Amino acid sequence: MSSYQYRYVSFPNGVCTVFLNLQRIYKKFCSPSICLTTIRKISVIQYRNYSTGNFEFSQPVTCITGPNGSGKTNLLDAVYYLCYTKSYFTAYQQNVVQTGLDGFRVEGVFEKDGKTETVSCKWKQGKKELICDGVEYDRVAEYIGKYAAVMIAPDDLELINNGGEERRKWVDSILGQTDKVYLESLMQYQRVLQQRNAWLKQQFQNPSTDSIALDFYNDQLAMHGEYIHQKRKLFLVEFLPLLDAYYHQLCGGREEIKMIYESDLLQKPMLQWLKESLQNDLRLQRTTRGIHKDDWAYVLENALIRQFGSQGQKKSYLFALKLAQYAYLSKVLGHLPILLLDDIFEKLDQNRIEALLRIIRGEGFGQVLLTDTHPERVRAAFGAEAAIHFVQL
Ligand SMILES: Nc1ncnc2c1ncn2[C@@H]1O[C@H](COP(=O)(O)OP(=O)(O)OP(=O)(O)O)[C@@H](O)[C@H]1O
Repeated sequence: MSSYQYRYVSFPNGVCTVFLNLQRIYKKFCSPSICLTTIRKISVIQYRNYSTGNFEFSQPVTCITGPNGSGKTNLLDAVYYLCYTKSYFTAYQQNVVQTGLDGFRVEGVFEKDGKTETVSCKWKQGKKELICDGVEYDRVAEYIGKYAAVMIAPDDLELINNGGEERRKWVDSILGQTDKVYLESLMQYQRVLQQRNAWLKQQFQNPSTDSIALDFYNDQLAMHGEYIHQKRKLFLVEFLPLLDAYYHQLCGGREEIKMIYESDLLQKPMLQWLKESLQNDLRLQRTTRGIHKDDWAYVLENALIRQFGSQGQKKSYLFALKLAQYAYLSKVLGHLPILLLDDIFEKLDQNRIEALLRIIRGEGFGQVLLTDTHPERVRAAFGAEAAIHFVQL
């Protein structure tokens, strides 16, 4: 695989310059017309540990507190669910249904651009029903992008430590909500990829000389693959300055950050790969080349952070990725997403918490929902005068 990289050298005058730089980037990326998205209320029925529950969020910052296992994370997940009609933590809808039951319902009231909308989502025995202000959405893809949320949760370090699939899913989740053609292309690509793989398996058992189906699969994969590839390249151009600025604002260091896009398609076109790798694909009974193998290397000071980064550097990198995701979505969607922070006070040291709070309470950030077992810790971190709404479970 070859790599495609954008490089940003850290700023010579330290944190102060970084902050000014962030403001410059913010002004460049975020037009004054960006509006706020807030969730005002949510009610859940048979959602994870909740039989029923009704919650209101009255301030820009809401802290959900309660003992371990009381449902703090589940409540954040329900907010995320309403934005994307899926859980942040599991791909299986059945897992969020309260144990022993066969369905759940989540309903929320959002406010965006001075307008209030009620969204309800019901899932029962494999069937989902999504209604937004009285209009039923048959296709979730049409709803995605309406309300955005960015979650930062303890297990997110998987985005750095795990394999490429994790990073592909993450980039796809960003581009899928900002570009409907991307989402459509991705779904088509995945569908045709499965068909081509099934064809390869069949050929292995029962070879034939008919190549009509293969030509069709190759053309489709090439068409969608090239589009996805171009979009992933462009994404990095806009994303990397944000990542760089947030990383340095969070940890105050001067390290050089790189995020390197690794893709087969940087070497040759998708169609050429598919033709040239056919013998190998037949032998392995799967498509070995294409954008479904793309990855991004997170690099700090010329070393892969996954292998050589300290725990602190990984956490800073992760938070910077998420904050950059937030800023990118704000710019492209034209509204500020809801920021969901799960258990961050347990995971970050004092300096990073202070830096994070400075960022999320500054220009360019909207409603924040966070969880913590200790309300007094949150109060101390935000300061006595901060308007925080505490939801006690
Ligand atoms: N589908 C489900 N049905 C019933 N209970 C569930 C389901 N999924 C999760 N739970 C339970 O919900 C409870 C609350 O989980 P949650 O992670 O929200 O707690 P929390 O308050 O965030 O805890 P912590 O402070 O430890 O992070 C857990 O005991 C978990 O077992």
